Amino acid sequence: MIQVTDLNKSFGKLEVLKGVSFSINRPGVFAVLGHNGSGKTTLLKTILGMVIPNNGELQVNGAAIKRSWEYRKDIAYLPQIARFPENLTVNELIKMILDIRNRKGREVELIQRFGLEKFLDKKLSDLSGGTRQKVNIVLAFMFDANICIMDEPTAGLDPVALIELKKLIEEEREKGKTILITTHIMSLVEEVAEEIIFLLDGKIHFQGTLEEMQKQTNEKDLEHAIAAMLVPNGTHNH
Ligand SMILES: Nc1ncnc2c1ncn2[C@@H]1O[C@H](COP(=O)(O)OP(=O)(O)OP(=O)(O)O)[C@@H](O)[C@H]1O
Repeated sequence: MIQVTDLNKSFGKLEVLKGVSFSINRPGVFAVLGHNGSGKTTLLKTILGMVIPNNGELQVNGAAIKRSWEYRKDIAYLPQIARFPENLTVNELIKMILDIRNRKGREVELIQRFGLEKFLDKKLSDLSGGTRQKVNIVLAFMFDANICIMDEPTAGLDPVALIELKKLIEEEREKGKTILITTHIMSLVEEVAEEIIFLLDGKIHFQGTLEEMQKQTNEKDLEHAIAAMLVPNGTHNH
C-alpha cells in the first residue's frame, strides 16, 4: 500500500531523512514516532507529494508517485498546522472543499459528532484552537479515502472530542483503512495503534507491533520502551 525506499531529504545543510525505508502492506493504524524535529512531518509530506525528496522511491497502492497527482485523491490528510483563508466561515470552507473535490462527503454526520453546528457561520479567524482542529478532522474524514494521514490529530482537543476521534479512527480501521498518525501522546498510541514506525537520526530505528517493542526492550510501558530503544546497544529493527 505504501512503500518507501531509501528516502533522503535535506533542507539546505540539514539532513532530515537519511535513507528511510519501510513498507505498509496491510490496513490498520500505524504510529509514526520520533523526537521533535526528527522528520515525521517531512516524511508524511513526502508521501503526500508536498515535499520533494532528494532521493528515494515512493509507491502508493502499487504505483510510483513521481510526478503524479491522481493518487492523492485516495489519501485524506490532517495537517499539523492547517492554513485556510481566515475570513471564510466554517460552512464556506466545507462547501469550498466539497466543490474542489466534486464529490459527496459525510460532513453532516461529522459536524454533528464533533458538535460543530453552532460554529458553522463563524469565521475561521474567530475559532479556538480546539474548534479549528475539529473542523480539520471533519475535512480529513469527509471523503472516503483509503489512506488517512494525520499529523498530531489530538492537538487542542477536549476529552469529549478526543473520545470521538478515537471512535472515528477505530471505525475507519474496521472499514479496512490504512491510517498513519504522528503523535507525542503515548496513551493514544497504546489505544489505537497496532504498529509503530520509529524515526531516529533520519532513519527507521524500529518498525513493529507494540508487543514486539515491549518484548525487545523488556519494558511494559510504551514511554519506557521507547526510552530503552534510545540507549546505545539497545534493540533495533526487526
Ligand atoms: N521547509 C523547511 N525548510 C527548512 N527546514 C525545514 C523545513 N521543513 C522542516 N524543516 C526542518 O526539518 C526538521 C524536521 O522537521 P519535521 O517537521 O519533519 O519534524 P517532526 O518530527 O514532525 O517534528 P515535531 O515532532 O516537532 O512536529 C526540523 O529541524 C525542521 O526545522
